[in-house]
Amino acid sequence: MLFENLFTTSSEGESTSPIVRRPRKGVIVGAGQVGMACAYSMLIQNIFDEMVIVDVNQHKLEGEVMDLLHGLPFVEPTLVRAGTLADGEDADIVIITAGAKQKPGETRLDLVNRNVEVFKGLIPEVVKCCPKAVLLIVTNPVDIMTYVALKLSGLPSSSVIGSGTVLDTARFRYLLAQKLELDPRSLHAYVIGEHGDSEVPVWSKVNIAGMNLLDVEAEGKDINPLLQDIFAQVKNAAYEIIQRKGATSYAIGLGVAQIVQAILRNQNRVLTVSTLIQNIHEIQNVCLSLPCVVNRQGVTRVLNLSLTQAELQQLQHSSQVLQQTIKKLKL
Ligand SMILES: NC(=O)C1=CN([C@@H]2O[C@H](COP(=O)(O)OP(=O)(O)OC[C@H]3O[C@@H](n4cnc5c(N)ncnc54)[C@H](O)[C@@H]3O)[C@@H](O)[C@H]2O)C=CC1
Ligand SMILES: CC(=O)C(=O)O
Repeated sequence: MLFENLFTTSSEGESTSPIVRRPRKGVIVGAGQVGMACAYSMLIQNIFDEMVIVDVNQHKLEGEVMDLLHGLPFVEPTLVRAGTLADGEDADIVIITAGAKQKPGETRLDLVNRNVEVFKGLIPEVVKCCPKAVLLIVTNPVDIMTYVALKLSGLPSSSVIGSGTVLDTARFRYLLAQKLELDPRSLHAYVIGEHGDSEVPVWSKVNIAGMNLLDVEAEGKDINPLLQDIFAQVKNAAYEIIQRKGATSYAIGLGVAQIVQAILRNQNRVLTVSTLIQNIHEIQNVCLSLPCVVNRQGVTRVLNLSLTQAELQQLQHSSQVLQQTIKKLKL
């Protein structure tokens, strides 16, 4: 050891392990805007003991990791390193953000062929190198990529989940809460279905302290235009942000951190992640978002959300949009 005269090491001290429990370890694949926003939010919340970040662009990866490492004196300790999938052997979670992103005007579904090609090379390697990990897919179109990852990995559906409409749900709660001058954490609302243009706002379940928003008398005013405007802002948020700054990153980074905490800490937290749906609302064999219970196994339970007839039809339409895309895939 360098400068060993600085320290006196007792013989007992040398044999004592500093961490008695198994370290919590995560791998982030893709050191782009989203991958690094995930890494940053998880670093400042000390979610992992060890975080390995992987990218095909080694030069950029090194720069990103150096930048993060220089913040370590300001946060609780996390071992952060630029690595490869081979460093993920004992990882608990692999977060996949690798692949193409939307250019202004492109939809998420427009990315499908490019990102399926990326996943064909990537997912078998992830499974080989990180056999114990839950896979958390963020790459768009996230519902299709979750389905593709499930098929390519051969893992049980509980272990392959997508960030789904966690971000849209957050946008919905934020915008509604802002209108009502409330903390968004005190307002409960869900966006379900595709993380994309066919997503569905569950207006019938928006509630504050158990009071259903739509049951509360709106002083004789027609609130429909207001509600439509709020949902339009949710649905178009990514387009608006991409048009202005080229990508979205901070909110998804914070959302991913919440999903990861729910998994690592076995929280049984209800989140609108994307999961394989079989026989729910007459929907079969597609990944999309419904409120799910997220814990150490990933997702093993989906809530039986009661919907209005109109909401059910919109959800079934959203599932058909995804199914049509899946049918065209060459896996
Ligand atoms: N699910 C969601 O709510 C959201 C999803 N996204 C999606 O996340 C993805 C990433 O977006 P950004 O980070 O902004 O893109 P970016 O272009 O900044 O980063 C993508 C990174 O992936 C890397 N990469 C490509 N192939 C790879 C491979 N085989 N192995 C390792 N790394 C690889 C690239 O080198 C690049 O650094 C996009 O598909 C985007 O649409 C973005 C925001 C929200
Ligand atoms: C890009 C994207 O999927 C989003 O911000 O919602």
